[in-house]
Amino acid sequence: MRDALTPAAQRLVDQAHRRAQARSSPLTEPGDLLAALADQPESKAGELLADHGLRAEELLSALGFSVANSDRVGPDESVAEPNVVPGEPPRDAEAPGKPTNEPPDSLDFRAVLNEARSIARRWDRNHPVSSEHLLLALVEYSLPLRTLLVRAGVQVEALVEAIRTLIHEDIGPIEVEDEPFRLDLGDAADDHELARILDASGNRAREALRVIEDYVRFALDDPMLTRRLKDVRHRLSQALAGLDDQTLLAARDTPGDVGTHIMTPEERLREHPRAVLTANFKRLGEALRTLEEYCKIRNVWLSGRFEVLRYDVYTLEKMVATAIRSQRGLGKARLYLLVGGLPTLGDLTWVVGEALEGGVDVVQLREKGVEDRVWLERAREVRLLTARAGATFVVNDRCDLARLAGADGVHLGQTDLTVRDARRLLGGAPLIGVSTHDPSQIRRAVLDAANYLGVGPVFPSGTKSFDSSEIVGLGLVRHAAETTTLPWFALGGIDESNLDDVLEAGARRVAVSGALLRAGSPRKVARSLKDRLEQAVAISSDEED
Ligand SMILES: Cc1ncc(COP(=O)(O)OP(=O)(O)O)c(N)n1
Ligand SMILES: Cc1ncsc1CCOP(=O)(O)O
Ligand SMILES: [Mg+2]
Repeated sequence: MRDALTPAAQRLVDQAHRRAQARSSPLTEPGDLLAALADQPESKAGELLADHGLRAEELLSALGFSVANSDRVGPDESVAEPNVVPGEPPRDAEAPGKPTNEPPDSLDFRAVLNEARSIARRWDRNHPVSSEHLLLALVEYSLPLRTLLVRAGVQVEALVEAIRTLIHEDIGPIEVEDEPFRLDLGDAADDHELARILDASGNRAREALRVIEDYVRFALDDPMLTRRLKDVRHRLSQALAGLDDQTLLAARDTPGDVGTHIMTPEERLREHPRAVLTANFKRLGEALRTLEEYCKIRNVWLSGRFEVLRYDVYTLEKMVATAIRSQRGLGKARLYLLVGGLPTLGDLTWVVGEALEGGVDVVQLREKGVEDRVWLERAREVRLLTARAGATFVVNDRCDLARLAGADGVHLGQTDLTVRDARRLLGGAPLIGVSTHDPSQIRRAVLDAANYLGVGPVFPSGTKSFDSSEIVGLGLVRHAAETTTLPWFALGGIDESNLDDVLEAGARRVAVSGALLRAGSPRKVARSLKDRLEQAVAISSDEED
């Protein structure tokens, strides 16, 4: 796929490659891009960084570069960037002029570009990636870089908010090509009909969206989904601004609308808030479809904006449905055990039995390097034990074995099968958990409709070794607590000695391995961890009341 970048964004990417080359790195890393951004105060993103307190020299030196500007390699290019100008041909990443012999992109660097692309395209499928998109993607993708920014004086939360606002503004009022979209009510009966249809469906879409927002905000209480819905509302208003509201109002004739008093029995009856939610997602999709279809008569471009919104709403519907289902399915689960690598089946049976007696809610079988048949035998054993205890059973990595053993779900890491492919194999019902190591992976997993998340490694682990740079610390725990209500389990090196820190950072579910497998009495340790988790839940719900 060829990347569409604004010229300024392209220059920043080129600059990042040159920086990587200058430090003789085999790969271009996200830090090279951040250095390029920090060193370009005249770019829009550079300006934002400066406005939010960046001490550029400090950041550059933390990134391994010397003084500001002195590390620029190649011609001193200005990246002064007008906001993305609609109609300006975006420069292609593979266009001639790209520096040669540059270090190839690391996986992380590529992930940042992908993230920037998906942020840019949320608004419009053809929107090019600008420097602000790159900066937002960097901050959201990489917790270590976010931390470096904080250390270099940047108020990151405010910066993110400012970029988001700017991106919204950047879209600007709907500009209709050629003639503005005005419906002449003078003589054309067709236009009058069209105005009534568009007016009614615009109102229907707005109302349905508000009903959905209220559920997500007050019943689900999910900040990330609430923000996405707010984005949709904002874009819907902008798209509707492309219709001349004076004309629509003039065409409105509510008392004369033959549909006003017609209500089907289903419309009268709503058994519970979820039924209201489902009905309104349906209503919103239908209203957007109507807007899309009827706008085609006059303005295909405007129609396309409603089409993009409709697809986004379908995705959101799935995300909201998954969040509800997951909250219900794993709602009460607090303590999660990862078990594997034990010498015998007998050891496995004993540890899992003890852990379940101590109150473990979820058991994951995590074997590495055992033969498939042995793995399956162990999985079937854990299935039996968990079924008897009424606990949830998850298989790590392997969808095939999860299915054969009749597990409740599978757990996937960032390099395992994707949620989408796992769903193809397992169908809609099984739980799918995803490991996340930074804010953008959390967001991606929610978007992919994962059922729960693993968030970590919070501390160094005795079960799996990590480089110190991979330890996410309590920062990511706080971030998860602030952004999602999808069930998530903090993990990595958690035990009785540090549980309070993890709880204080906002976790209410933890996954442990060594703390139980290495305990003399897994049952007692599990009981103590579980009691403390439940106590924390009780205290925080008292505080909310
Ligand atoms: C609950 C939970 N969270 C994270 C992981 C780690 O998964 P992954 O990154 O795929 O690493 P491996 O466990 O496969 O080594 C997990 N297993 N469970
Ligand atoms: C598999 C894995 N992934 C992140 S931390 C971890 C191991 C958790 O085990 P422990 O609780 O012993 O650190
Ligand atoms: Mg894995």
